Amino acid sequence: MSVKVKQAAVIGGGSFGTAIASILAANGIATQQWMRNDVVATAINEQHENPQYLPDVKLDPRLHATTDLAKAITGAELIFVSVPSKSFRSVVQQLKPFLVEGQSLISTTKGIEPDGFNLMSQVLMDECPGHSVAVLSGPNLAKEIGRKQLTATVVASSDGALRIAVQESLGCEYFRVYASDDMFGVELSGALKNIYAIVSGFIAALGMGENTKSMIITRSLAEMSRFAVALGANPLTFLGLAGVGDLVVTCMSPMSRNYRVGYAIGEGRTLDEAVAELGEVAEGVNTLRYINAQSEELGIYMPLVKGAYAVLFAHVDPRLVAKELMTGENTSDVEFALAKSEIGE
Ligand SMILES: NC(=O)C1=CN([C@@H]2O[C@H](COP(=O)(O)OP(=O)(O)OC[C@H]3O[C@@H](n4cnc5c(N)ncnc54)[C@H](OP(=O)(O)O)[C@@H]3O)[C@@H](O)[C@H]2O)C=CC1
Ligand SMILES: O=C(CO)COP(=O)(O)O
Repeated sequence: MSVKVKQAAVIGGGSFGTAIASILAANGIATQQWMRNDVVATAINEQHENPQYLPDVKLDPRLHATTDLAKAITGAELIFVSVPSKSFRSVVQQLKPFLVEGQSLISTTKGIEPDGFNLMSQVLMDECPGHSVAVLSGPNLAKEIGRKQLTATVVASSDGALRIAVQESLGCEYFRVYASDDMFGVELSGALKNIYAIVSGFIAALGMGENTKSMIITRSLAEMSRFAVALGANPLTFLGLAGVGDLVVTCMSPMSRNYRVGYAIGEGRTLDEAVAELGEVAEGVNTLRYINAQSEELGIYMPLVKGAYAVLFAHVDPRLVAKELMTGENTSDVEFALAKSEIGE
């Protein structure tokens, strides 16, 4: 693969896909963004805006949107896949008939596939053997990238040439791309931090203080690193942008959709109401289900995950969970409430 990329595709018409597609186009790379919604595609092509997912952001006029998947992919050296994790495999299955040798795939999706506990890079490698794979993750609120706020991210891959190609294609005066070879750690931290953003949201809605928020973020970092290291990730990854960086931004900002879901639950909405009100993807909800199950199966101590699971899926009062987080015991009222709930085990 040549390092100077001339053509790229972004698969997905959501906020993050749109933000990076616009950067690629602004960097002079012929970029096709694929989406299934032709109204949004027309708005991108004619008004240079994505009114549904990234309103009030002027996109680069050279960005071209299409609903034709073959057209989007043909000739693209880099293909960024930016759809929610629950649709990821089916979208990759739709695109793979059009792939040719030498095209590389980069996931920007921060989630987990439940069957087999696969990360998105694993789905790409399964479905598209022979193609180089990378992931992009970091503290990257799409709306801020759209407004050209100074932002850094991480591209992780075992393919050094692909890392450089992504760095050169996306890097610009407001977007800096660092490189890592710990693809598993970078990707897993992007998925895990969404859970803790939900917790931070409900802590904030309950009016808890800044000390409490800091305690939650610090304990979240310890907990997510403990889990990831047990599965083989490099602990140092968690001290970087994709780890603590992304954890801090999503736990502190109401711009995070996961935080907003947690906040709505803290205000008394049900999970279904909170998700419906959001109208966009909050990956942390499903990730929480899978991580709770995995931590129990592997015997990894994750009290925040357990508490969040009790709040979201067993309707346990978040105040009760918060109280228990101060005792370090796992026996207790939350366990009891989980056991009593329909889904408690
Ligand atoms: N937004 C952000 O700040 C960031 C997001 N991410 C990650 O990027 C991933 C994508 O998120 P984001 O762009 O924000 O998501 P959004 O919720 O903004 O948009 C999701 C997009 O995926 C499309 N989509 C969903 N299912 C399918 C399908 N089966 N076939 C085709 N298209 C589909 C939707 O299309 P339709 O409208 O037609 O349903 C929509 O265009 C997530 O994993 C997220 O965690 C990463 C960094 C930052
Ligand atoms: O991953 C993100 C920022 O880095 C976006 O977080 P949300 O999906 O919670 O909006």
